[in-house]
Amino acid sequence: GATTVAHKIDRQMVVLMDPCEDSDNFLRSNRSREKTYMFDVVFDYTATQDVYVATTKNLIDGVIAGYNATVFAYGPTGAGKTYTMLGLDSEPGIYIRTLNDLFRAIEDSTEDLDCSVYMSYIEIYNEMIRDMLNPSSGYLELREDAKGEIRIAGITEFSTCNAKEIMALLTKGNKQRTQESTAANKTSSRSHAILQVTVKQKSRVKDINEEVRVGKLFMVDLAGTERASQTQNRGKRMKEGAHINRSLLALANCINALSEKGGKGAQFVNYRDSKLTRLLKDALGGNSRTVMITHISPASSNFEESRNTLVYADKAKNIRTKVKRNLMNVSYHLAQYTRIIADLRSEIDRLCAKIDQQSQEQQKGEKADIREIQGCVQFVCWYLGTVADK
Ligand SMILES: Nc1ncnc2c1ncn2[C@@H]1O[C@H](COP(=O)(O)OP(=O)(O)OP(=O)(O)O)[C@@H](O)[C@H]1O
Repeated sequence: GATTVAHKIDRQMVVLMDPCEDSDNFLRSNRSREKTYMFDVVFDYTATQDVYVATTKNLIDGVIAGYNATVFAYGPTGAGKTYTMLGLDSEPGIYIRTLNDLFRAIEDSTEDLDCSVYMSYIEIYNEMIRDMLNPSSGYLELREDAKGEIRIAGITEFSTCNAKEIMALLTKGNKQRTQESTAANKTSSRSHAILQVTVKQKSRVKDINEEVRVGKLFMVDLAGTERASQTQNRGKRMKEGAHINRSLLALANCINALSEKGGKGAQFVNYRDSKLTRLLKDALGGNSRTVMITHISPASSNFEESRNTLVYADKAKNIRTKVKRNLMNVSYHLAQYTRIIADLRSEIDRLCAKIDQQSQEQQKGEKADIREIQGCVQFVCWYLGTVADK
């Protein structure tokens, strides 16, 4: 008996109607029953491939140029997140469409670059990280490296430039994902899934100023927000729901704090409250072009969830990230080699002077064993040769 309460008005506008008709409730009586939300682009149930084209396709060139990008699907359970990200065999989702276009763009590139693509796929289930490309590796830990970047210790990274191979990995990995049937969704994802694709490129021509570009693309299918009353979850499902809601609350808190950053109510952004927010730190407020694809159900029975979701999506619009190109210059290492060569040259000069001095002393009749010094000189020459080869 549910009615439709969410309507797409135009390409950027959605209106949500409050289905409550309780005119005796004076708290509600003076309030408008409809609320309008504006987004970059709005879709309704007729949407297909255009979701990918409008949200993700434009990020691909940036990733190849060395920028980070993130796409994440957010919304209540059963609203269609996995359908958008993974899709069906007959109707592939964003993961597969993105990877297809990414490989095509690399192939079509006219730049003379050596390119490698690495892929990893994990799920966060009950606050534990599992490698979906190598499930037997157990639970993985998060570590912070010297630069403050978060890494997953022991994660499997497959290197491939073949779209078909990556699709096969993805399909295999996805079979490992924790999915259960709940009252709200027959195939409910009980975990957050994160697919990371790293594109690394360097010039084929060896040069003293060799440049390495690294672009990272995260594609995230979040578990759905859920109300225990609606999902009727008990026992294990309820515990999962509590973990899901906890990490999504941490995400929502980060979105809240970030959307106010720099404004009057600027707050501290606490990424440390969940593994999800620690991993998405850059995607949320750092060096990344980020797209949030928010899902709602248009049904009146889901009104509360839809309203909460739209409020968060609306806040997320205020978040500003600072994007910078990830370029590493190998000339730094070459400069180090140049310094080492200079040091070794002066060492040779010093030893040669010593040999001269010793041979003069020998000529004076004093015996000295210069074989050791010659050995040192030989070693230094050999070492210089190896360094020059590098
Ligand atoms: N636009 C759509 N067209 C056709 N079927 C859809 C669409 N969106 C979702 N579905 C179907 O609705 C069901 C629920 O969708 P899905 O599993 O993607 O939801 P979800 O948001 O990922 O849920 P959860 O958070 O519980 O994992 C699935 O059977 C899916 O195939």
